Amino acid sequence: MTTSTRILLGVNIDHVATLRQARGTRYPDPVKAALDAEEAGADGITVHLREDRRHIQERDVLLLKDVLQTRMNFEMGITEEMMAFAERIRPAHICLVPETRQELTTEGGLDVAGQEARIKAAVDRLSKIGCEVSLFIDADERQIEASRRVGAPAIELHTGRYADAQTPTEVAEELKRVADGVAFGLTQGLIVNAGHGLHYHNVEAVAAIKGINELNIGHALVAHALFVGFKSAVSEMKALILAAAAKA
Ligand SMILES: CC(=O)[C@@H](O)[C@H](O)COP(=O)(O)O
Ligand SMILES: NCC(=O)COP(=O)(O)O
Repeated sequence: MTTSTRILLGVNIDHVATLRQARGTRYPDPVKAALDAEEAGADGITVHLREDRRHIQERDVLLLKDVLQTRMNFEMGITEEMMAFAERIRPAHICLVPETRQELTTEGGLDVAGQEARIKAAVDRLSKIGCEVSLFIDADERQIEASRRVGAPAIELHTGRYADAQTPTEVAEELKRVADGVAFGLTQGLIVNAGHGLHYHNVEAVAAIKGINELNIGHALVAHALFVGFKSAVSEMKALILAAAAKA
């Protein structure tokens, strides 16, 4: 089991594209946001090419593939269309996520335990082209064990329930669930990432969990960037995360 004291920040730029798609303009360009994020200390750039194309477009992914200095974490649902696109662009990292057309955002983790054969086939296919595959799952031992069984080297624990928790008791319970998931994931030999719904007021407790490799954060960063600019939003978030991890 390895535990690292270094924690990485993956910047999700989906919602820069949301603003662009709202009016069908050419701006704001998520590619510019990605380059600014890298300059401000992002360790990687995350994009989710949704089946309904509500934010990120193929054009964004293709341009990012050419210009990123760090690495792309490409989030996708398991469909033949996405598998073929991933094989074409070969991102460094791929995170397989559940997707439903009507959802406001990704509402739960992938049910790996319930569809092992299908997910194993996707992991095998994407690993063959050199991508490091992670599975976006709830912090649940059954799903974590299944993720190991299907051969994924990494998981990303869904922190949405922690982010949505209302009372201090609920927050503590959900945080413990994530921390237990991280510890269990490490015992399974997995790289453990986390993300969803993290913001400037709830990120420190998660960053303080020992053994997390990377936090993926998007919506809150884009929102804060409206007021302070993208580079400042990223560097503030990175400083918070590194300070919390160093204190833990
Ligand atoms: C998988 C995940 O948690 C995020 O990438 C999320 O998909 C962000 O985009 P949406 O807000 O479209 O869900
Ligand atoms: N995988 C989670 C992610 O990339 C960012 O989610 P959010 O911060 O936009 O909720």
